[in-house]
Formats: sequence, C-alpha cells, structure tokens
Amino acid sequence: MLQSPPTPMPRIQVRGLAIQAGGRLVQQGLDFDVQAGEVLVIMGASGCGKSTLLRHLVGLQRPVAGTVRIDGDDLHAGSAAAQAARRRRFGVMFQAGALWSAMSLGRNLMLPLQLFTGLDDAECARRARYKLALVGLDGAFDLAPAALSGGMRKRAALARALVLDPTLLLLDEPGAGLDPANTARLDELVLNLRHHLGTTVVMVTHEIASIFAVADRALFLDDHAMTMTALGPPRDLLHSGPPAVRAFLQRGTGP
Ligand SMILES: Nc1ncnc2c1ncn2[C@@H]1O[C@H](COP(=O)(O)OP(=O)(O)OP(=O)(O)O)[C@@H](O)[C@H]1O
Repeated sequence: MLQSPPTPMPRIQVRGLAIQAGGRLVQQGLDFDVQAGEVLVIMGASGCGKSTLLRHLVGLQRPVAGTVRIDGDDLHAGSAAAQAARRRRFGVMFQAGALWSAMSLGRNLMLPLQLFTGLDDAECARRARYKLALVGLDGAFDLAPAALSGGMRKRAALARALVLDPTLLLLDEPGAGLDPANTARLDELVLNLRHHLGTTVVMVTHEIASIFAVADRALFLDDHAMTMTALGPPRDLLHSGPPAVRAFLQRGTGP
C-alpha cells in the first residue's frame, strides 16, 4: 500500500493561542504553522495585535492560553537556560530597530557574537563586516548609528538580526518609515536570505506591496473578531478571501 510522505515538522507551531497586551485580550484561538523556508506575513489593522503576536512567537511574552512550539519544543518549557538557548535560534528586528548609539555600527554587530559565541575579536569583526556587506553597508563598519540615514539604519538593524546566523528571522515592520525604493530593497534582502540560506521568515507589515512581494502565505488578524480570519497566499486571499481581507489587500492594488 502506498504511504503518504511524512509531513515535515513545522519550524513554528501555534495552537489555541490567546494573547494579551496591556492586560487586555487582543487575539485568541490562533492556530497556524510556519514551515521551514517559508515567508509568512502577519497583517491586519493597526492595533489588532501583530507586534504582540510576534513577541509571543519569540517567547518575550507568555500566552494567556495555548502554545508556541519551535522545532517541536514548547517555547516556555524547560530551564531558563534551555529557554534562552532556544531563543538564540531567532534573529529579531523590532520596530524601533534599536542600535546602541555609543558604539560604532561594527561594534553593534560584534556584540552578540562576543556575548554568545566565544569567537575572538578578529573573527567577530570579520563576521560583522560580512553581514554589513550582505545588506549593502560595506564600508559602514566605523560609522556611528547617528550618521546613518533611516534606510541605512533599518538595513543595519537587519544585519544585526542576522549576525548569529539565525535560521528563523522575525521582523516587525521593517519597511516602516522608508520610501518605496528602500522598502523594496529590504523585501529583496529578505527573499535573498530565504533563497540562499533557507531562512524561515515571519514578518509583520502594513505595506501591501511588501505583502505581495515576499509572502508565501499571509495571516490576517481581525481586530473586531479578535482572531485570525484568513491564512493563505496573498493572491488567493485578494481574490477569494473574506470581504474584510479582500478590502485590506485591495488598498494597494487600485488604479
Ligand atoms: N504595553 C501596553 N500597554 C497597554 N496597551 C498596549 C500595550 N502594548 C500594546 N497595547 C495595545 O494592544 C493592542 C495591540 O498592540 P500591538 O502593538 O500588538 O498592535 P499592532 O497590530 O502591532 O499595531 P500597529 O500596526 O499599530 O503597530 C493595541 O491596541 C495597543 O494599543
């Protein structure tokens, strides 16, 4: 008898998740998987809980109910050391994209390597330079963060998120505040990472062009229903998703 091939274990598995922000329930009943090498976009109206969900996916907040598993392991199970080791699988870039202002860009990138890898300074510097080159910031190693433009700062924050070679990358509005050309450049970087390194990416974004450019699938968080109301390839959702999701996606596809 023919057997169907085994289903690969998802990188991220979310089951029955309920999340709070500021003591208020913002989303519940969230169920989804993110497969290895997939780019999943989280979308929805402002304030629906996208950033809060991202914080739960990296274990910075504990769920009110339900579980988040990374490579099969519950994010909150085990010792504090085991949880911290699990979190190191992530590269994370939050909205502020914060860099330490008192350190050069290069030193900002070297810091996580020095803290977590035991590599010598010369090797840390070599890896920092490589990641800066990857985001088009070759030669910016000695610059102060204050000397960077908004677009450069975003790319620098992405480089820092990548410095420990994460196989899971979580990005909160990487294009916020950028012009369309720079947003498109970041989208291209994300797709290159997936293509060359097989990185799994979860990205929160409002930018419709980015959703269509990068997402294999998009997840819609509805602020009224307080749960996810759609999950699928953005083009499918644009044509046959629920009305609120079609309206959301149509904002960027008009004449
Ligand atoms: N620390 C907090 N204290 C009080 N309320 C909070 C806190 N953090 C978030 N909230 C509220 O919880 C809700 C969800 O916030 P969250 O930042 O996750 O939404 P979002 O969908 O990412 O929004 P945006 O698209 O505007 O960034 C919002 O109504 C927000 O005002």
